[in-house]
Amino acid sequence: MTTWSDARELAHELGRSASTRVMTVPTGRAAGLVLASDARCAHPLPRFDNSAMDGWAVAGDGPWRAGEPVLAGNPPPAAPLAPGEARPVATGAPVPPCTLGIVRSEQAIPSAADGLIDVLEPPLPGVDIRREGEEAVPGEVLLAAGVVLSPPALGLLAAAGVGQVDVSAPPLVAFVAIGDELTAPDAGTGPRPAPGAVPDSLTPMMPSLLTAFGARCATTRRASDRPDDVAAAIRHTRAETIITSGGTAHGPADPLREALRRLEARILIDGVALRPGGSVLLALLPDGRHLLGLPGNPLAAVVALAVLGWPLIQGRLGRALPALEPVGPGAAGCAGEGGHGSRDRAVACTLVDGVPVPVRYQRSGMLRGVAAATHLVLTRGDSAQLLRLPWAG
Ligand SMILES: Nc1nc2c(c(=O)[nH]1)N[C@H]1C(S)=C(S)[C@@H](COP(=O)(O)OP(=O)(O)OC[C@H]3O[C@@H](n4cnc5c(N)ncnc54)[C@H](O)[C@@H]3O)O[C@H]1N2
Ligand code: MOO
Repeated sequence: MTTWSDARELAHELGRSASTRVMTVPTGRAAGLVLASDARCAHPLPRFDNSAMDGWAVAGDGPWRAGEPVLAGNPPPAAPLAPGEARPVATGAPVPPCTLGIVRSEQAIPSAADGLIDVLEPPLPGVDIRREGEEAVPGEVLLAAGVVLSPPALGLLAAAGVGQVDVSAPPLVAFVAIGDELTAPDAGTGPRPAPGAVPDSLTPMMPSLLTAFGARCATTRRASDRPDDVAAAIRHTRAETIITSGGTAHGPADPLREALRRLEARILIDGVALRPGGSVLLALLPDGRHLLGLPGNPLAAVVALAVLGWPLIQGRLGRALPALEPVGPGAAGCAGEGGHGSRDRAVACTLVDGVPVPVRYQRSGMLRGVAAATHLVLTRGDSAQLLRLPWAG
């Protein structure tokens, strides 16, 4: 059976093999999106020499006589500052050519009588002047392709005159929850669910969970346990990636394999040596779309999403595999009942003083534990690695 680390890489490779859709968007609308090409500085940053302080721009040695003020927003003065001249400047105002430095407003007292300013401390050359291009020059790469655009990154691009950016369009995902027993998740507000019915707890988490991966949930629907119903639900969606849940086991009522056979899908991964989350399928449809079949047990589904779904989406976005961190010896409790020779485990944890501590309530069918968790510890034989859950902040 495929190991979780091989499965992770295979899912990532599959995502990478698909072409990325690139779209151009206004910089202010690009937060959280992945840059598709390097973003280069369009204008010098700053655009012109300007004052970092309120005060006087001075030239030569004192005494200095106060001249016309320069305010932020004024065009850069063309005339050089003459020795002995002191022009009042506001923070951000362009400084005239030949400015020696800035005398801060608290370092001098203007004299109304003779127009001179009484400087307590003369400036050092260049002090408090923000030089044109000192942060970046035109053409310089400010952000490399593949980065996720953070709020400060949007501000940086705006400052550098980059009004629009090329980003990878978030991959569209259609979700199909399979199971005769499932009822709408909001059934609690409607008629009483039939005895034996199970609220569909995966559909409500899917849009925000996929957003945390960098994808977008295009549609959600439920399908019965009939293979033709499952095949029709898969066939009818237009999304480039399809995620299903349930029906992955080899039981008599488990329809996913039969549906995939009817769709002539190629199964690339059929089960992963991991518990929970191992009852998972990764398949390629004849039209090139990808299908990830999650186990029905909700914790198992979340684990399979973190271990395979996230890399699949990251690959599609041209991004690296989600990082794994080594786990120190303090995480011994996460080895679970695994032990040598048995299946590797995924353990939902929180970090206490940097050490992963397993949460309670993490049987395969439960969500209570993972709802409070921030990380998964993934064991491989006697070693373990830490995966941060992307929605956990
Ligand atoms: N004889 C064996 N039985 C099972 C094995 C096994 O090895 N031998 N493995 C178990 C494990 S582990 C898992 S995981 C599941 C995987 O089975 P399926 O993917 O076919 O899942 P279902 O049978 O459809 O459902 C399992 C469980 O999850 C509930 N479920 C399903 N979908 C949802 C949903 N959207 N929201 C909430 N709950 C859901 C479903 O009602 C079942 O209770 O197989 C085990 N069995
Ligand atoms: O193998 Mo199931 O996918 O734990 O929990």
